[in-house]
Amino acid sequence: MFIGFLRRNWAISHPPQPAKEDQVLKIGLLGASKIAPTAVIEPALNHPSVVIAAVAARDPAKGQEYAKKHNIPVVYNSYQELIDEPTIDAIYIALPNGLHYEWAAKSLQAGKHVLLEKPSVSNSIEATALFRHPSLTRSNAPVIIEAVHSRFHPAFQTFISLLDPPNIVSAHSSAKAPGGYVALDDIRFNYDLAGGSCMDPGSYAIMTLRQMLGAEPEECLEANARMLPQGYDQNCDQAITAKFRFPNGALGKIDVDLNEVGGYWLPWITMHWPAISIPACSATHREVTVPDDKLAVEEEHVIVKTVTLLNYLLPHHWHRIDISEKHMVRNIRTKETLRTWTVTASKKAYKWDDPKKKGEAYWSSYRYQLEEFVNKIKGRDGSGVWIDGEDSINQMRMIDSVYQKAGLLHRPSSKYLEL
Ligand SMILES: NC(=O)C1=CN([C@@H]2O[C@H](COP(=O)(O)OP(=O)(O)OC[C@H]3O[C@@H](n4cnc5c(N)ncnc54)[C@H](OP(=O)(O)O)[C@@H]3O)[C@@H](O)[C@H]2O)C=CC1
Ligand SMILES: O=C1OC[C@@H](O)[C@H](O)[C@H]1O
Repeated sequence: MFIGFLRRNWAISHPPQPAKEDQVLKIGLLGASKIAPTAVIEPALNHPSVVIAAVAARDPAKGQEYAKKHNIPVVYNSYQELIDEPTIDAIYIALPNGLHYEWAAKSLQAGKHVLLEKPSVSNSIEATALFRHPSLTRSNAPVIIEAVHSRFHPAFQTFISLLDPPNIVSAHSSAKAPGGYVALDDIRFNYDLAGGSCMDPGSYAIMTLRQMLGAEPEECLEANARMLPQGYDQNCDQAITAKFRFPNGALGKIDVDLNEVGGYWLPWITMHWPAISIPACSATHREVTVPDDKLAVEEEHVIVKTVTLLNYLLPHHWHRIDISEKHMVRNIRTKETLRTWTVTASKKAYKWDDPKKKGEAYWSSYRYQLEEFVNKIKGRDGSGVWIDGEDSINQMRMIDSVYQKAGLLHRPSSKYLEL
């Protein structure tokens, strides 16, 4: 099992490199970003229909060095130059969140397809302007998608298929980065660049709640933020917890942190030590009464099902789906619990069960995402997983609602929006 884990993880970053097709899709990267190698450069090596054809970076020397390291043939010194290049078909945008709107809108105006990093934009005003952009309604409109990669992995879709959304009573999602992993002056902690914990791990936790419940929340009931320490951006949250009420009455909770510390023994010594926790999402269903011929008179047998996905964020490295059924035998009249036991089962899904859907155990969530992006552009059938613009607008509405409830400012809109 451990050998399988090592093999898969090696192959994720060293995938087979099939020959490229003739009508290859040429992707240009805006920014020599840290995430692009994982999110598109390595996945593209393994995709026969895609090449990374160019990168644009503000600093020419950085652009050249990045291009050399990743075998990217062309470097531009301005983002606009790359967007204007007629031979480029699609743009991958991994810029600070606050620049997403401007460069995605400019890419659409230039007729390019857009793979846009999460969170799509800074707030729901920008999301509405971008995903209802006039260029998206014309015939032959470009494709744009918010790159919430985890959603494309079979583990996440298998997890969702095990849920019965109308009968969920509570759902929880957490995502935390160990203290020190993100520097306190990183773009993620810069309010003007639309940073904040709810914009980063929060965007995953919020997406998973919306997916588990299969609905948008009616209200953010409560939200509490931990702000950056003195000396850093005082408009930026480093951690947030929030509660939501969904239309079926379910309570949804998120717990996100970009700087998690402590939680160990001897807290007075260990309180600043980085903490490591696995991103997890979990849904608990309404209890159901089941027939049981072993019951005495006045007894009932009920089951409460909870389904949990461990490591929903990067499931390709490792994940586990736990299905837990808590059984209770109770007195019908007094509701006193007489006996309880729990039955558990686990599942993994590195590939689709359906052989018609493409994928390999070594495909990362980013590789699965690239597959669907290309399928959509080329009009091919795919796995059926997609994130449309209205979905991304709703996602930003929910993020805005958290900031509002926490008494914080919405992330600022781009000046480009007002032009
Ligand atoms: N899907 C995923 O798993 C992940 C997604 N992300 C998302 O990707 C985006 C980029 O993240 P990441 O790659 O970590 O970021 P980086 O810190 O690598 O920054 C990305 C690029 O932003 C450009 N940039 C433009 N303006 C500024 C500015 N004012 N300050 C700093 N950088 C600037 C730089 O481009 P240049 O080269 O031109 O200087 C830089 O290369 C974010 O939206 C983030 O949420 C991030 C990590 C994981
Ligand atoms: O999107 C992301 O996913 C992985 C995290 O480590 C990173 O901070 C974030 O931006």
